[in-house]
Amino acid sequence: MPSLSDHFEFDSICEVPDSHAWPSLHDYPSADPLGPDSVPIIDLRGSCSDTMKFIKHACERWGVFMVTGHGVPGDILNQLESETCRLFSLPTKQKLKAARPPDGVSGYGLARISSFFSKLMWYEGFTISGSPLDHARKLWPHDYSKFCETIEGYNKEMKKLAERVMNLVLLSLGLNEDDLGWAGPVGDLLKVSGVLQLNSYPACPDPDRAMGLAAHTDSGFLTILHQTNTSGLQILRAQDQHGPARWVTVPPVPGALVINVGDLSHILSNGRFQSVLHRAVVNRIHHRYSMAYICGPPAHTKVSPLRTFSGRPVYRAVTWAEYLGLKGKLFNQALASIRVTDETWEDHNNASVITCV
Ligand SMILES: C=C1C[C@]23C[C@@]1(O)CC[C@H]2[C@@]12CCC[C@@](C)(C(=O)O1)[C@H]2[C@@H]3C(=O)O
Ligand SMILES: O=C(O)CCC(=O)C(=O)O
Ligand SMILES: [Fe+2]
Repeated sequence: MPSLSDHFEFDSICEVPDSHAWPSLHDYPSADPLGPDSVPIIDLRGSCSDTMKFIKHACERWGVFMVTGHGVPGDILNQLESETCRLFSLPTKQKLKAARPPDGVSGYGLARISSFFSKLMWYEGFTISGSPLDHARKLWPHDYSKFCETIEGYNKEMKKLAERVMNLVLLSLGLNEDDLGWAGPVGDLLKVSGVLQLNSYPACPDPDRAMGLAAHTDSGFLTILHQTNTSGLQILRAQDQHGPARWVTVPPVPGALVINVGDLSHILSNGRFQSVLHRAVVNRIHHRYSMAYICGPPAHTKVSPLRTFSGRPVYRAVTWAEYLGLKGKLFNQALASIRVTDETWEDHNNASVITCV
């Protein structure tokens, strides 16, 4: 299993070493970037009913969309970008002082999904769950407050935006305003909590052989991603007519944020909304950064297919904490592992364990 000791200073490398050389980056063809199929862009300043309709369409057909008019001030995005760059520019020795412990969530390290692959990724990450203070103190013993203030300010904006978009997602799934009242039965689905993931992809001498972040889905309800102006994010898009799936680039659009559907929204929508498989590729010239706010319900709230759907629930209820455990063990098979089959449906039904909210 790869570990941090296999890691090196990317800046000093002129050739992709065998440890980082991926055999097949071209498992699916890439879509023509100038083709007609491009990721939807939704302006959140539109009327609520239009916005809801566009979000529903994007979640069903794409699993990803971009938002403009989101209200997150540009200087908050710029500050996060510059603090992220400051963090990853520290010497490796310093960054390792804030290494993510083997059983922990927060800290600096390899891609968490590295253990499922034999090759390493052209990547470094820093995860922040809760207060950034302890880790920031280790990184900059005398100069940590700017980083902490930036992260706290950004998280506050993200939480606000995530709750707003989640509200629209739930309405688009057929819940009504009364259902969504804070004291209402599904109110917990709107009390989102989030984890901030800072991603760094150094420039790479041979981008066709290296992988930035391997294909995965995110586990939460939604991920709100801010990317710098170097492209790299790709989503796997099934073709309408039986052709092969294609990697579609989600280009950086100044001021827009990318929102992708995570596994918990896939469950909530009983499979109508697609948690989208995505990856990040690297660039020969530019160092790329991205910052992902992965939001979900409070760790112990049960998520199950909403009762607005007729027919049987396709997934059993899980908490985010339980689902993250499954994801850590089964990676891209986690969703399939909680599918209700004919047999388990009988068992669950007899025991009345399925709780559609
Ligand atoms: C809450 C979480 C979601 C995440 C695993 C984590 O515990 C913290 C990091 C998250 C992240 C970010 C990069 C992609 C991803 C698949 C990963 O390896 O770590 C996600 C995880 C996820 O959504 O499952
Ligand atoms: O860097 C990117 O564009 C993707 C990052 C990502 O998928 C993640 O943080 O979950
Ligand atoms: Fe992701």
